[in-house]
Amino acid sequence: MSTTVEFAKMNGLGNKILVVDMRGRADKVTSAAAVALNAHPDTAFDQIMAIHDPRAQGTDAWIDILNCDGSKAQACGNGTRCVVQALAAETGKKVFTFQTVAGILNAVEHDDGTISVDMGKPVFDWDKIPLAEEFHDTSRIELQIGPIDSPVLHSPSTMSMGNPHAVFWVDRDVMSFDLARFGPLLENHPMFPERANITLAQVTSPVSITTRTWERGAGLTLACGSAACATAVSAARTGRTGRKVDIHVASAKPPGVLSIEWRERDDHVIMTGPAEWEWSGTVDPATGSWSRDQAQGAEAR
Ligand SMILES: N[C@H](CCC[C@H](N)C(=O)O)C(=O)O
Repeated sequence: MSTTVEFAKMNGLGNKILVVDMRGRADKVTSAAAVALNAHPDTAFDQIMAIHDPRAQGTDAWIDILNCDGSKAQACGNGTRCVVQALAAETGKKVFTFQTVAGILNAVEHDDGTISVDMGKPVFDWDKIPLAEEFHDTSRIELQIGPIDSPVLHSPSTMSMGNPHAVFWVDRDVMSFDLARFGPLLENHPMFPERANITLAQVTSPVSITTRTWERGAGLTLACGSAACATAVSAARTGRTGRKVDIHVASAKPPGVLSIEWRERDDHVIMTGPAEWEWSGTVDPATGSWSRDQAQGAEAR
């Protein structure tokens, strides 16, 4: 087995993704490799999407997802779009079925280059999100930070989109909050035994919401696809919007939109948005030592 594999540096609305090709191998991208890759500015990332050989009939690949702190994630919407674009470019196929620890994901690349991913059904049970305490209604749980009589953030909607999310509804610009300060406190709050992705959401019309996310295991990122899904579902669930909304990701560079539909007929959440290839190289999945492909300017680490 060769010590190196191919990888691509990509992004989904600025969410930094490394797509690593582990097909034909039995080993995995290690946590140590993830941490080492994240330590260099060129390969610093939010998630690694490791493409493995399929494990179930009718699927195209098994996908392992790692956060930049080396922890595992069960879902990554932006990363899934990047995987689709990479495999579509390689194979000419347009329709894919992936398997992750959270289940099956169907995805399609459209003629305009945008990609839709069926992120599956949202989960609202308190013990499956999971929350530490029993809540009958997880769409508005008791949790607040800041002064007790005038909290800065309170009463989030919580759910799992494969991974745990808490969405705090705010009525002013999401960029005006000190999310770098509150994010780590909320991600690691005892209410969330498996930690949580933390999103600030401002509803701007019945069909649009502006968001900003502190990601579990990755911190402040430019965009988070599963959080956009969680926000859209939570907004519809609490009567703030309809089931089809545009999520304007305030921190995305350049600013961008994810269109989310929480489908009535089968309860599935469909996310549509772009993906972008930046450059390719090779990496040792055990250590994270990497080099950029020659044609794009030689560089090695
Ligand atoms: N960036 C990802 C989410 C990563 C989730 C991860 N931070 C976790 O749940 O641990 C997305 O586009 O959905």
